[in-house]
Amino acid sequence: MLELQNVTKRFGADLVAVDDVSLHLHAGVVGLIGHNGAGKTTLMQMIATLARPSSGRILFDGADIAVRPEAMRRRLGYLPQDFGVYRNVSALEFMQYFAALKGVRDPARIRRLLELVNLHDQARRPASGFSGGMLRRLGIAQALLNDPDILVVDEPTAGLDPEERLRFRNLLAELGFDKLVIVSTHIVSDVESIAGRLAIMKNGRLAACDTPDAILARARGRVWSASVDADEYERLRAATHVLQALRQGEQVALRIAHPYSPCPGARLAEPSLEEALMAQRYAVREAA
Ligand SMILES: Nc1ncnc2c1ncn2[C@@H]1O[C@H](COP(=O)(O)OP(=O)(O)OP(=O)(O)O)[C@@H](O)[C@H]1O
Repeated sequence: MLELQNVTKRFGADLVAVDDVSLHLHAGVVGLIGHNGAGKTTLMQMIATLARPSSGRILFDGADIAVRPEAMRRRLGYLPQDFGVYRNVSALEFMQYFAALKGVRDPARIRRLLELVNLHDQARRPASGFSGGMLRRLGIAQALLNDPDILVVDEPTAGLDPEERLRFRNLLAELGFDKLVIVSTHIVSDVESIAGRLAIMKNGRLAACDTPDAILARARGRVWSASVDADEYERLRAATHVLQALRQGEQVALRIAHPYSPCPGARLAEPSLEEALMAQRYAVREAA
């Protein structure tokens, strides 16, 4: 469906924001994970035809989106990170405005989308009273007006409370049944339960692209738990990769990424996805 071939984006002579990324994506939720500045937004903007690769190609159903961007735009929904709503208009008016811009004439579609994002009861309220989560859901409804095949959502859960996060996550999971939904985040738990694949970006490069299960499988045997005293903790901090340290009285309960048992009494632990990604990062660094 969507294929990235050696996509690179440079800003000026020195900055490579996206560095030779190749990916092949189909329907389902893809989590694009990376720290601030990793290149997620730049990559999404290129997929959304808002920026052009400096080199490489992005193909949608085999056609280069740079050659006919309007064909891609017709099949795309995009919710940018800094999505804003005119606060004095209602959700309904906002949707009607964008429906007119996008040439969507069916008023029932607006109603259905407001129901899908659970804003139908609030449709006539001014958006000035909306919470961050409600605004984000309105953003998704807007992005779905043209019934896109690809939905690109940049950092959708930033600033949301846990309940809104969960609601938003479920909505994206539902949409991923028949669309390609690309969601960027730096919070692994936001996508770990819904993403069929995780694309990990680091310094503009694609560090890995795999299923959560495969990422977990690679980390098994490398994540340890141990309870140690303060001196041993200091030693381990210098000699291993400590993933987590919890003080418990005189002892420190540790989770450690290490290729073999890091200290006497250490036990192999089942990694969380976050730990697996960190363990993978360390393993790559050690191998380099
Ligand atoms: N228009 C631009 N001009 C110059 N540099 C840019 C531009 N857009 C992004 N960058 C740089 O490219 C790199 C990648 O930025 P990008 O916003 O894509 O990262 P990100 O992973 O989305 O980060 P965040 O989570 O903070 O949004 C950063 O070093 C950023 O400063």
